[in-house]
Amino acid sequence: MKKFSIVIAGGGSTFTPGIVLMLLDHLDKFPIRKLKLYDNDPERQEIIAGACKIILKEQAPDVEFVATSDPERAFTDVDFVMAHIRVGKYAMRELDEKIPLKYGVLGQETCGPGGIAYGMRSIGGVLEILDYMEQYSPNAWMLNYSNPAAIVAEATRRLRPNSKILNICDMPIGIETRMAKILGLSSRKEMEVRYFGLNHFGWWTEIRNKEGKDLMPQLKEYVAKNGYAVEGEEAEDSWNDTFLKARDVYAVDPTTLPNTYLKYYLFPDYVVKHSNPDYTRANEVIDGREKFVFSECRKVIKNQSTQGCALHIDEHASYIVDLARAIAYNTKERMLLIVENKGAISNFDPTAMVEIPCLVGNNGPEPLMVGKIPQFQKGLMEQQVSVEKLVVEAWIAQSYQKLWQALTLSKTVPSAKVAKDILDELIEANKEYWPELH
Ligand SMILES: NC(=O)c1ccc[n+]([C@@H]2O[C@H](COP(=O)([O-])OP(=O)(O)OC[C@H]3O[C@@H](n4cnc5c(N)ncnc54)[C@H](O)[C@@H]3O)[C@@H](O)[C@H]2O)c1
Ligand SMILES: O=P(O)(O)OC[C@H]1O[C@H](O[C@H]2[C@H](O)[C@@H](O)[C@@H](O)O[C@@H]2CO)[C@H](O)[C@@H](O)[C@@H]1O
Ligand SMILES: [Mn+2]
Repeated sequence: MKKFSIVIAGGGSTFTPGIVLMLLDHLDKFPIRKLKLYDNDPERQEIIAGACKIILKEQAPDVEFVATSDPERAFTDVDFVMAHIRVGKYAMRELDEKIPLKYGVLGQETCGPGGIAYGMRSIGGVLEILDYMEQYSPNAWMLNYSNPAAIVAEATRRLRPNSKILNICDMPIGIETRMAKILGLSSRKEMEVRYFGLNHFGWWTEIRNKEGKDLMPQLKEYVAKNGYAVEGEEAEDSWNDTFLKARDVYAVDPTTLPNTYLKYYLFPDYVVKHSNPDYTRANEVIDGREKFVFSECRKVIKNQSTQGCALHIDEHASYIVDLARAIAYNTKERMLLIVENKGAISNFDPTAMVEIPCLVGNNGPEPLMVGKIPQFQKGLMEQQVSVEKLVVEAWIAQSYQKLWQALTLSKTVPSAKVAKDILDELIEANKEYWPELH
């Protein structure tokens, strides 16, 4: 059986140890001969890599391990690039969230002005990694979950149309896992779903079990009362609130079941009212996940052992193995991917990057037909996809005007004046990362 060589780009990510543990747990399904970590911040990566090295030594000593900041070393001889970079790291996420809040506009990692700012930083970073891959391992595939995935996907469609990149998001997977719990199923894989939208902006239209039984009525009854809040699945307060708020999002269109991210577009006033402008999600992550992961990694390095270490397998991330296997073994697994519409949603822009079910095989994704979507979703999606396209156009043309239009068009921003005020402050904050705008 062929064994694969993988590089994780963004090796210093808080998600890396969980993903490495997950990959090792799936070696029987997806054998690995070489695992590399690549990051452009060697000091940050060193701590994660130090722990991963010991994890591999204990669990899979035959797998060669490399951690590097040298692109040639990282991207030579790889079959898959798994990319989760965050250009600007949490320091910039914090500003993305806090600057709009000063103007009464919500501050969020991938939605509204914060998502636009993050997109303007991510495009260059993701293109750079894609180019390294094509230079050093031209047959490799990049599995990208770096955010904001919608903007990154549109940028690679425009600027690298022939590249072997697949953009995927774990939010539908997280929600489907909750749906399976609500239904008493042992796994989300017992459900067959129909879903359409943009990334972090979509709806389920059909959910059936493998025998074809319609599971939507039972789910809708639950979501109408509880959103996606599920006992035993409690997370941090901000996520619990998001899962519960899906109840109100659902009420706006009870013919479908919504992605949780729609709360930012349909209830922006509520989100602003419930935000603390001095302590946002970035602060929660810095004080929570980042502290936990880095202190556990330091412990592993100090003890030269994982004994007593609380890092755990990120089973939720096993969709990455499903995706790699689909490419490697032509499994034709049905997965939600962010792909060019090309008529799959028949009454929507054929050049839009949409999130829809695809069959994935060794030639990449084959999108399934969605057909005509209703006016409500179509209207919302046309506005949002225009925001995403304008951001990419602004990045390419280095255009202040287009970026101002993008912010103005976002459903989260009340006026062109507020858009301009926020934009001007974002430009100052992002000097190091954005192309210069004219
Ligand atoms: N698509 C999804 O559903 C999904 C789910 C979870 C997280 N994410 C994304 O995964 C990424 C990582 O999240 P995190 O919270 O662990 O962030 P993090 O800051 O802990 O890790 C990101 C790493 O990327 C590195 N990096 C930044 N720019 C780089 C570049 N140009 N080249 C190489 N490395 C670079 C940073 O140094 C950092 O170590 C983010 O983009 C996040 O939005 C996506
Ligand atoms: O605020 P963060 O950094 O914790 O999370 C932001 C990411 O949120 C989504 O991923 C979630 C997932 O959907 C949820 O169920 C849980 O398991 O955690 C994941 C990561 O925190 C979203 O899909 C990502 O794009 C966001 O980056
Ligand atoms: Mn996502």
